[in-house]
Amino acid sequence: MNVSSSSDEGISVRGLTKSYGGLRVVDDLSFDVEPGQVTGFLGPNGAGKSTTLQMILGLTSPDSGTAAIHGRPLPEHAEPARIAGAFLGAEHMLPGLTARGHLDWIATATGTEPARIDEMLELVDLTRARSRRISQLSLGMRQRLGIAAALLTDPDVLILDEPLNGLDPAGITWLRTLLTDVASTGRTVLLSSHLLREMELIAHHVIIIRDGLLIADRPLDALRRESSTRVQVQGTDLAPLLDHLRAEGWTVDADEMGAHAAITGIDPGEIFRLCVRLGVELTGLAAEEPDLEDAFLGLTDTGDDRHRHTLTHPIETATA
Ligand SMILES: Nc1ncnc2c1ncn2[C@@H]1O[C@H](COP(=O)(O)OP(=O)(O)OP(=O)(O)O)[C@@H](O)[C@H]1O
Repeated sequence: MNVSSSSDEGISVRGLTKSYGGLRVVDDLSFDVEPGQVTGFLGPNGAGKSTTLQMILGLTSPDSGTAAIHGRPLPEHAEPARIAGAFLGAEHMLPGLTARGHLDWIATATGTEPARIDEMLELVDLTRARSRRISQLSLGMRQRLGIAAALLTDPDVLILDEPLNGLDPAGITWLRTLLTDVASTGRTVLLSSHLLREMELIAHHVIIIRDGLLIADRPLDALRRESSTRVQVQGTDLAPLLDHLRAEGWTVDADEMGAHAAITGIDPGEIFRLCVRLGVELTGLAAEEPDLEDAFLGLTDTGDDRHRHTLTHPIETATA
C-alpha cells in the first residue's frame, strides 16, 4: 500500500464548481474524505454526485476549485492507478468481453500481476462465472466485477459510483464487509448512492449534496441524532393535547377521530408532562427511532414535492 504519513492522505475537495449549459451542477463544493472509514456520498438524482466523482478522478475538468488525492490531482501522481481505483457504473464495460477478459486488460494496462486477477475474481465470488461474457452477467454480477476491477491494483483510495444498484440484500451485506475491511487497513473509501437505507448499513460518515451544494458532512451517528424523532400518541380524547401542541407551533398529524396522532421533533417526555398537566389520558406513547432516511429527507427537502417524489421512488423500489 502507498499510504503516506502526511496529513494530505485521502481526498480533499476545495471550492469545486462545474456548470453544464449555464446550470451549476456542482457549486463551490468543499469536503475531505478521511482514510480508515467508509464515507457515503449521498444526494437525490441529479444532485451532482457523479460529476464530482469524475472531477476527483481527473476525468472531468472543474470550472474552478480543486480536487486532490493524497495532496495532488490524481493525474499528477506518477502511478495514478496505484493511488485510486474506481467503479463508475457497469454500463462502461465492454459487453463482449468475459469477466476475466475485463480484468485482464485492466491488469495489462496498469502492469498488475495476473495472479491478482484470480484473487479478485475469488473475492467477488465470480470465479465460476469468469468465462461468461459481461452481456450474460446479471446487473449484480456486473457490479461485483466492477468492484473487482476497482480493487485490482490494490489502490489506497477506492471510489465507487452507485455500487449498490442491482445488489440483493446478501450482496449489500457482502459489500459492507468488504468495504469495512478495505477501510480498516487505512485506505480511503468513498461510495455514492441515492439508496438511503442501504447506505445507512454501510457508511461511517456521510457527505450529502443537493443541487450541487453541500448539505451535510458528518458521522452517520451524529446525523441520526440530529434527525427529528416522531412521537406517536393514542388516546380516547387527545383534543386538548393536540390543540396545545398546534398552538405552540409543533407539527401534528392527527387522524379524523383525533384518537391517534404523530408529533414531529418533540421529546416524548415533554408529551408525557403535558398530558399530566392537561389531564389527557394516553393509551399509547411511542417514539419512532429516526434513521438516515428521515435525516436525508429533512435535509434535502426543498419544500418542493418534485424532490420528495424523486427521493422516495428509488427507496421503495431499491430492494424489489
Ligand atoms: N456531460 C454532461 N453534459 C451535460 N449535463 C450533464 C453532464 N453530466 C451531468 N450533467 C447534468 O448535471 C447534473 C448532475 O448530474 P450527475 O450525474 O452528476 O448527478 P448525480 O447526483 O450523480 O445523479 P444520479 O443519482 O441520477 O446519477 C444533472 O442535471 C445532469 O443532467
